[in-house]
Amino acid sequence: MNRDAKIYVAGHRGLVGSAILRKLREQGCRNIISRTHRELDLTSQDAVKDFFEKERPEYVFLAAAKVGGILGNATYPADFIYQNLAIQTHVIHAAWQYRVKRLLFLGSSCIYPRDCPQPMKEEYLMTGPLEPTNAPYAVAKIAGIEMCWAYNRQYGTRFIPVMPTNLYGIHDNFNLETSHVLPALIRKFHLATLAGRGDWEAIQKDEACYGPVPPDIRAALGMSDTSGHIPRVVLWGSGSPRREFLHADDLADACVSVMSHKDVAHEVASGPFLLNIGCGTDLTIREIAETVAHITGFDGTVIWDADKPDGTPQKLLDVSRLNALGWQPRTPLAQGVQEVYDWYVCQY
Ligand SMILES: NC(=O)C1=CN([C@@H]2O[C@H](COP(=O)(O)OP(=O)(O)OC[C@H]3O[C@@H](n4cnc5c(N)ncnc54)[C@H](OP(=O)(O)O)[C@@H]3O)[C@@H](O)[C@H]2O)C=CC1
Ligand SMILES: C[C@H]1O[C@H](OP(=O)(O)OP(=O)(O)OC[C@H]2O[C@@H](n3cnc4c(=O)[nH]c(N)nc43)[C@H](O)[C@@H]2O)[C@@H](O)[C@@H](O)C1=O
Repeated sequence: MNRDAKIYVAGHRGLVGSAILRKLREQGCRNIISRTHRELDLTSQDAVKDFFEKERPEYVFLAAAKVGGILGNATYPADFIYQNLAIQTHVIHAAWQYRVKRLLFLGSSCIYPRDCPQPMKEEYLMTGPLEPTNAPYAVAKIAGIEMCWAYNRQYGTRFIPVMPTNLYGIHDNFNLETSHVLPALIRKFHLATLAGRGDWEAIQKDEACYGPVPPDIRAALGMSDTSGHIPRVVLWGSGSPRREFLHADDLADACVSVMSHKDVAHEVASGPFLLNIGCGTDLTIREIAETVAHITGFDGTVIWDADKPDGTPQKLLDVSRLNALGWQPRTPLAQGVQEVYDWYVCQY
């Protein structure tokens, strides 16, 4: 992509979209267009067509989606399948209609079978049943992959599906009911440290910034009973599942690199292309919780709520295809989480 190429970043205010925007600007791209959800609802086909008709972007990073963690997916399955099918269908179709040179479609590691051999290779797609807690979302993503492949084959487009692992970073979703695990750990342990020193004013500022704390978590923190309550952190499931975590800035670097990579363009033109993007290592939820507790300074009690789902036991990506393209992540997990925490506490 040359610096004057017209680039559309869909979802530019989200965890991934904002990271891609920062990376493009860092590389000197000076013709980037974006629209907020309020300005352009991508579930409206007419609105998407009008936008492409008017703006005619050359490159598209499709990072807009209905996204959430295990409980969000299990609670709103219809929203996850409808909104993601609608967004991707309209944007991919318009990208073909208006001759976009390349589109990068963001899928997810949850497209692979629940009991997939680990690490998960791209060819393991659709070789077994999905994890039930996020099957609607995963089916939508799989449809997006197939749509990229179908348009590439029928129309000669260059639409590139990439599958990131679990991500974290600044501008993440910290809503404790819909977020992924890492932002939830950061917020829960931070709130517990504030409650431990009775800093209720700071907790009010946190809620003003990141939204209300759910009642069960308020009770565990002692926010409704300040009489000598020892704050506890309540986490979900057994803590035994394993997860791989990649910093969103590293993902953005990989996405921008893949978008311009000549070998990728050739492979995309030659047949069904799929690319895992991850760091190649994983750890248990219990281990990542210990890391976040240390970073936030929490040394109290952690309760594991067995009534909440564990989800997929493990979903470590095989990233040998990505590494063969010459890409490696840069951000060690503990350093990345520390940076996100330092950003988090500066927001209020
Ligand atoms: N976070 C993760 O761990 C992972 C994410 N991914 C994928 O990366 C992509 C980005 O995810 P992430 O950045 O985490 O998600 P976020 O929720 O942080 O960002 C999604 C963005 O899409 C926008 N959006 C949602 N619906 C619409 C709509 N109808 N019209 C216009 N804009 C809309 C949101 O705007 P608003 O908030 O205003 O609604 C938001 O800016 C997704 O495709 C996701 O599946 C893949 C693997 C892991
Ligand atoms: C990227 C991928 O990520 C999602 O799948 P997931 O990785 O299972 O989602 P998660 O990050 O919410 O949970 C990871 C693990 O962590 C445990 N866990 C403990 N305590 C909290 C907690 O407080 N919050 C959350 N969310 N999880 C917790 C939780 O029980 C689970 O065992 C897909 O929905 C889908 O969005 C997708 O694409």
